[in-house]
This record gives sequence, C-alpha cells and structure tokens, in this order.
Amino acid sequence: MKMNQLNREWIEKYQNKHNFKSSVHLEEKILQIGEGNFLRGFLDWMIFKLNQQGKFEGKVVAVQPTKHGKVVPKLNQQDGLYTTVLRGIDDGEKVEKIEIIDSISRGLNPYEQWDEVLKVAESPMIQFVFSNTTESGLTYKEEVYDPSQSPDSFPGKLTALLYHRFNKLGMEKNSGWIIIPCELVDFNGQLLKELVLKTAESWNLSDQFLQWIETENIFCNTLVDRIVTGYPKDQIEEYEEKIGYVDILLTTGEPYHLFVIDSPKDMRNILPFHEIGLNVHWDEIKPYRDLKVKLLNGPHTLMAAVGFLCGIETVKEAMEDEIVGSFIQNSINEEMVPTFDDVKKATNYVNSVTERFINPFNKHLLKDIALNTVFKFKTRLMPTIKLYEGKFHHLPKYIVFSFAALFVYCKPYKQENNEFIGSNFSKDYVIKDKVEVLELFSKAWSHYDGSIQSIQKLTTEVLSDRSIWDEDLNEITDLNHMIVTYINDILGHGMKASLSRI
Ligand SMILES: NC(=O)c1ccc[n+]([C@@H]2O[C@H](COP(=O)([O-])OP(=O)(O)OC[C@H]3O[C@@H](n4cnc5c(N)ncnc54)[C@H](O)[C@@H]3O)[C@@H](O)[C@H]2O)c1
Ligand SMILES: O=P(O)(O)OC[C@@H](O)[C@@H](O)[C@H](O)[C@H](O)CO
Repeated sequence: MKMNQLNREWIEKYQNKHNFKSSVHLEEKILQIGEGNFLRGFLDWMIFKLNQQGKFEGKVVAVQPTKHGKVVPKLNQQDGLYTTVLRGIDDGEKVEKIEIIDSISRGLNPYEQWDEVLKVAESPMIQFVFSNTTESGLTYKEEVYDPSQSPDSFPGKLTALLYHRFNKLGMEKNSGWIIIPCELVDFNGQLLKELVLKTAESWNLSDQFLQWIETENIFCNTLVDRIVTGYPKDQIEEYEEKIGYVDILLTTGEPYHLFVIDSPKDMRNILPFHEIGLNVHWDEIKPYRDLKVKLLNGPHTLMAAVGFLCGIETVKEAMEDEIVGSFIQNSINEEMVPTFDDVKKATNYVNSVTERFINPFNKHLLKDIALNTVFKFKTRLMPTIKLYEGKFHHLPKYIVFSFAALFVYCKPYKQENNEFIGSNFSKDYVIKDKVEVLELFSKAWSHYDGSIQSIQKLTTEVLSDRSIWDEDLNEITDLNHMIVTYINDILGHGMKASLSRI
C-alpha cells in the first residue's frame, strides 16, 4: 500500500489520530546553525516539548552549515516536520516514544538564501543561537568578508550575522543573542566567542562592534548527551510500517538525555526545561564532562577501530562479543574507572552507560563513531592514558592496544578520488578524517616494508606530529614501543587473535 509522506497539510487533517497539536502560529525565536541528526533528536525535540506545554512558544530556523548539506531540502519538503523514535530499556522496562516534531519552522541554505538568513538575524524576536557543526566546525578559517554572501566557516557565518544584527539593532535594548553551541568540545562557548572575535578583527570590523559582542551577547559552555543514531536506513520499512507514513527525516535515538548549560546569566525562566521534567542542568560543566567524555565517548573510541577491524558492525555487537566485549570491559574497569578520585560515582556511571550501549534498539555503527577518530583519540583517550600513567607508573595496555588498532585502521589500502580507502583487513571503508591527518598516516605507512623497523619509523613519524597532538608523544616512556609491538602483532596474526593474546 502506498503511504503518505509526512507534511503539514496531511498531518493536520489526521492530527487527532497522531496526537498532533499544530504550532504553526508561533514566532521564530531561535536561529540554529546545523540541521544534523543530533540537533533534531536533541535540542529541537526539547524545544518541541517546551512548546507543547506552552513554556517557550517559539520556533527554530535551521541553517545549513556547509555547502553540501542534504537536510534542508528534505526539511522544507516536509514543512519542517519529522518524527523522532526514542527507544530503549529503562529499569528493565522497554520504553518507546514516537513523536512528530514541529519545532522547526523552515530550513535555509545560506549559500543560496543569504538574504533570508540576514532577515532572520535582524529580527528582534530571535533571542537564541544554537549550533552543532561537529568538532571540525569550531575552528578558525581565514576568509574574506563579503556582506552579500555567506562566509564558509561556522564562526565566519556567526560573525557576519552578528555584525548584520549590530548594524540593524545595535543601539536597541536586548539587541544581542544568547549563544549556546552544542559541539562536543571543551569550553565550546568560550572557544566560539574567541573565534568570532578573531574573525571580526581579521575583517577589521569596528571597535564598537567588538564591544557590543562583549557586552550584549552571552556565550554559554555546554555538555550534551544523547545517543542519536539518525535515519534507520536498513530498517526503514519496519519503522514506516509502525508509524504508518513516509518520513525521509525519521530520527532514531535513545530516551536518555542530558544537557548541561553553564551560563553567565540565569536563563531558567526563559528556557524552563526543568519545569517539564527534562534532564537539563544549569551548572558547571566539568564534573559531567569528565564522566561522559572519559567513560562514554572514551569506550566508544576505544572500540571503534578494534571492533570494526574484527568485522563487528555496531556498539551492541561489540559489547556482546566474547573477545571484544571483555577487552572493552577490562579497559573500562581496570584502566578508565581507576583514574577517577570518586570510583563509586564512576562505577555507577559505567553501569548506566553499559545499559545504553546494549540498548537492543540502537543500531549505533562503529564506522560512524570512527569519523574523525584520530582527533577523538586525542581528546577522549589520551587524557586517560596520562592520568593512568601518573597514578600507576605504567601505561594502560588496552587503551594503547586501541591506539595501535587506530594506526591499522588508518592504513589506507588505496587512494581514489581524494578518498583514503580501507586497510588490508577490510578494504571497503572510507577513512573519514581531516585531510592533514589522512595524509600524515598515508605518508607514514608508505615506509612499511613488513619489518618491525619500518613500523617503528612510521609510528615515530605520526607520534611526533605536534600539529595533531600538540606535543611529541614519543616522549611518553614506552608508548611508541608498545604501539609498535601491538601493530606488528595485529598485522601478523589478525585483530581478533592479537586481541585475545593481550
Ligand atoms: N549523534 C550523537 O549521538 C551525538 C551525541 C552527542 C553529540 N554529538 C555531536 O554531534 C556531532 C554530529 O553528530 P550528528 O549525529 O548530528 O551528525 P550529522 O552528520 O547528522 O550532522 C553533522 C552536522 O555538522 C555539520 N558539519 C560537518 N562538518 C562541518 C564543518 N567542517 N563545518 C561546519 N559544519 C560542519 C554538517 O553540515 C551537519 O549539520 C558529533 O561530532 C558530536 O560532536 C552527536
Ligand atoms: O558523535 P561523535 O562522532 O562525536 O562521537 C561518537 C559517539 O561517541 C557520540 O555520538 C556519543 O554517542 C554521544 O556523544 C552521546 O551523547
């Protein structure tokens, strides 16, 4: 039977059946840079929840951050609507919540609709800017300012929009924005502010504008947590049968969510998430971040290359595999948890994370987690290596093994159309990382001739690259030696066999 595609006209006709309350009359109050899975399954879902209870009464305009986005046309095709399916196990009970989210009013492509984006920026109704452009988006790019066109980088776009707003509304009360980036980067708000100021200076924008940024705008640091697995490509028919219509932006994820916002100004009343029972804290980030990045993202990064090269597809399968699963558990229990002062708190957190990892409904692909995995290793596992070494005076062998696996994962089998493809273990994946990182690994692996000396040469070259690690990792006693031994073992015996040996 042919099913209808989700759109406003259709859903309003059948709204009773789908329990859909129209909010088409609400004003746009949020400018959002980013339209990816995470924002749709997390922030926009939260705004929808607030609107449903009459606690925010505002809509989100989603702006595509890069030239080649595919989501904005899909969003507009569905009048900004999409479905979230949040499924998991809570206290042993199956939880499933299916909702049609209507907090996004429209999507804009700034490369084709810059004038429209400027109009949004000058609207006095817009109070907030939210973003998620991945870690790569929160970086500085030298670019020329042309007010008639969208800058390329995220900080460039934000600076241009702030400048436009300043010129239109700068003298008015409350002309500035509350800016809440959701990228998983330490001190994301502070960093974004520095990037905006640097961009403004490089464009020679006025001192009054720089001053206005400081006095009228608020940049918040945040920590976000929810596993959003996105569009269920392999299981879409099963999902469509369940919801009874076609949704090309269907977004899957887990029910668990945590949002910590460290804001210099009390905003509890403007965004009263707590009043509707959402797990949102206006608080200092560090204690939450330490647990989450070390004990959730850390194990994800630990298992990504190791599991993938063992032929495993998802986080759940990795956790349940006899060899890979024990490798992950051993590393968490013997290497990661002991680096915490409050071991009990860390252990409790690990128990809840383990439950989330084996969520039977989450098809969380290891190859998605392996996106930008080299940078993630630096931020999510290197700190634990150092803390562990400082406390126990030797290196944590499972994490170092996972570092060796990362080298093997980044050993390109061939290069085609600017893409680095696969390794000798599995030839059918594209290694997705910054070009500089890919080129470094590719060049380093060109030294490899099967000898242990050539492995040593290549690891020394990669570990000494300060542009990636901000330091020479060869200076960490034993690190290079252990990585060389493990790489040699992996290449000689295969990933799984060498995993069993440690
Ligand atoms: N999916 C999750 O479970 C989850 C949970 C917490 C945090 N996150 C964070 O979200 C990020 C993306 O996850 P997603 O699932 O939404 O992915 P996604 O692919 O659906 O969305 C990525 C977004 O980032 C933009 N982007 C990518 N590279 C960029 C660049 N160089 N400059 C500007 N914008 C860029 C894309 O255009 C897109 O809007 C992750 O890196 C992570 O930091 C994801
Ligand atoms: O989203 P990434 O690519 O930064 O990292 C992969 C996962 O570790 C991450 O998405 C977690 O699932 C998420 O951070 C949970 O909140």
